[in-house]
Amino acid sequence: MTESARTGQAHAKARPGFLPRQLSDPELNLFAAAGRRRELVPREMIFRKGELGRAMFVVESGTIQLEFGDGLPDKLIGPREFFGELALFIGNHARVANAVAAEGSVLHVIEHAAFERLLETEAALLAQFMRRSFSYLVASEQQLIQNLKRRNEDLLVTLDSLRQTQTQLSTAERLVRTDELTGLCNRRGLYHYLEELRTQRDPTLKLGLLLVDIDRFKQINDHYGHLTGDQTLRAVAREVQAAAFPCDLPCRLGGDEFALLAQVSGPEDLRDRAAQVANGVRALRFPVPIDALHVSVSIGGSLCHEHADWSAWYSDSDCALYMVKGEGGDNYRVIA
Ligand SMILES: Nc1nc2c(ncn2[C@@H]2O[C@H](COP(=O)(O)OP(=O)(O)OP(=O)(O)O)[C@@H](O)[C@H]2O)c(=O)[nH]1
Repeated sequence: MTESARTGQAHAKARPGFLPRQLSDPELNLFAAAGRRRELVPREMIFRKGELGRAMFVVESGTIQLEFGDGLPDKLIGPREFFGELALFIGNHARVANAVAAEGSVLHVIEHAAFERLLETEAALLAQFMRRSFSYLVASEQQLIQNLKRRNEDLLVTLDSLRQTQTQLSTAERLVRTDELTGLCNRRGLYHYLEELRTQRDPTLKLGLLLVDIDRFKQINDHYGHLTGDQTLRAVAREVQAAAFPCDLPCRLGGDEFALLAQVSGPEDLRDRAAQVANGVRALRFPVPIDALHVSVSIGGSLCHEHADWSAWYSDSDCALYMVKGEGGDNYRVIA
């Protein structure tokens, strides 16, 4: 084995963090003689990603940083190593990275024309150089593919945990807007729904609000206990729910007060919903020992005027409810 081949092999060994791209002494001497010497100050740009180039660069001293971007790791090129060779082999090649001097460095710039001339005089040495370069290129492409694969996997994991967080968030959001006892929407959910309605409401339909209050609920609690009270609340909730259309919102505002926010064609439509709830509750039957329990509700309702806010609207329905209560309850009244 010749001295130069031995040196070439020694240099071809990889240093940690560097690709094994060191030139042999004959190659280095050849390129130094054929190239143009260029001195760089730290952070000086050699070329930018996407730029068309026709020159290869050999590092005499210092370090050059190749920045691939897109989340790919940078590559450091040190003394006796080369970069940008594709532009030399195929001419007018778009650079795949930014090349920047990581420190004060000296390069030999080998232009395409100079390389063509060398091919005529030093064919054997250049053939060996090109063969090695191609295998480095293939290896570095494979490394790139590996990196992209890893990145893709990382992205999938991130995406998965984002999806999980999103599901947890929407579950938490749903729980915050739900009344635990009855499963209906709570007051917070109602306000959220009202916000949504501002943009999604069917303009041909009117909005009606029914306030449903259990009559003498305190007595039910006092006579039969809180568990029966809870059972009553759940049963009434089911009746309010049963009177709701898919686009309506049945909810429990708190205590023994429920509401049904309904999209209706007019006051008659809203009265029908109120009658359905009142009749449904009246027909409720409870198991022994509370089979004697007769539950009824008072219902007040009103239609929402075009620009009225929630408090004015609520107050109209509450007024109607108060009238029903004053008349002994177990009835409904809708203010048109
Ligand atoms: N069991 C049970 N009782 C509740 C719950 N929340 C509120 N209450 C009770 O509901 C009762 C409501 O009483 P009031 O507001 O006086 O209403 P009422 O007895 O129905 O009186 P009128 O509406 O005038 O007929 C109170 O005794 C509260 O303690 C609950 O989640 N479960």
